[in-house]
Amino acid sequence: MTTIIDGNAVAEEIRSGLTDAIDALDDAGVKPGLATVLMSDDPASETYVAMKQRDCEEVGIEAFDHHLDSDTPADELYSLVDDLNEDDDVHGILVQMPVPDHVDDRTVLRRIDPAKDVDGFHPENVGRLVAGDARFKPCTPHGIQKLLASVDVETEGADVVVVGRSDIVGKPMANLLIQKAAGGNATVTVCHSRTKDLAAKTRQADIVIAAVGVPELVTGDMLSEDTVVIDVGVNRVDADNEKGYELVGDVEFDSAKEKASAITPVPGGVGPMTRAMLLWNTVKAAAEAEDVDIDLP
Ligand SMILES: Nc1nc2c(c(=O)[nH]1)N[C@@H](CN(C=O)c1ccc(C(=O)N[C@@H](CCC(=O)O)C(=O)O)cc1)CN2
Repeated sequence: MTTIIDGNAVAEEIRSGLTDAIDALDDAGVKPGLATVLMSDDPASETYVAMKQRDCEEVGIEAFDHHLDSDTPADELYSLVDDLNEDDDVHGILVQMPVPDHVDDRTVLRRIDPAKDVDGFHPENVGRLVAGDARFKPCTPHGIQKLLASVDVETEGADVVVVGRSDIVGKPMANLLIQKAAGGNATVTVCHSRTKDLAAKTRQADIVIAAVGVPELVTGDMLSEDTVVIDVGVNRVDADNEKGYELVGDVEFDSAKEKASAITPVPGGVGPMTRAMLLWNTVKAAAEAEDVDIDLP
């Protein structure tokens, strides 16, 4: 019997677990604030940012919405970030990725105050994560750790194959998984577009994490029996329905489900956890900035 890992339910647990911390901040006269910066007209990015703002409102985080046209000069984005760094009501800053080609994403990320970098993408925070002293774990890998724990999947000693080497998911995921201190202690293989025989790698895995942005790349015949499958992909593919698209993961769900002991669906798997862990990081950022003691779920 395959367990379908319910990301919406685990995300809801995280959100309600944050209530005590948000109450403790409130008692200290602090309302956590998250500034979202969207410089794109990509419909998927617009959806994610709208969902993040709605999540904030639901749990009692102030959401500050900044939407720049995609042809805005890069300097305007940098000075907006500078202003947000100086704003005491803003504890977390999130610049939705990707940004347009004329903006250098590394420059933007370096510009964010590392103490407000709730994505964990600033080089200082990347360095701290790699050194085993993470300030903010990037939201998707952190969410995946919570999902695995929710179904009692141990990573200690497990063979984990991460498909994809992005800065947002693949690299930080692999780093957290190898670390003893971060609760990983796994043996990790990172695969990418130049990997010679992907199926040979995924077949030897206890856990496969697919984060490559290619619809249904990982199929059931690439898995061994009882693999735990985490699907990070949220790909919009054309469909003959009202929206004109449907969401498909990086894993071919039906065939993978036949092999997996546990699997995340798309939608309703990793995506909601990415959003929940953003709230978690924002509450942590607020507590640290305002020197308030809190317990995080
Ligand atoms: N600054 C950042 N940019 C981006 C990040 C990030 O962590 N920080 N991650 C990705 C994607 N992403 C975050 O913005 C994201 C992806 C998916 C979801 C989500 O809730 N998906 C739902 C379905 C949503 C839909 O209907 O389209 C699900 O899977 O159930 C949230 C956030 C890119 N950029």
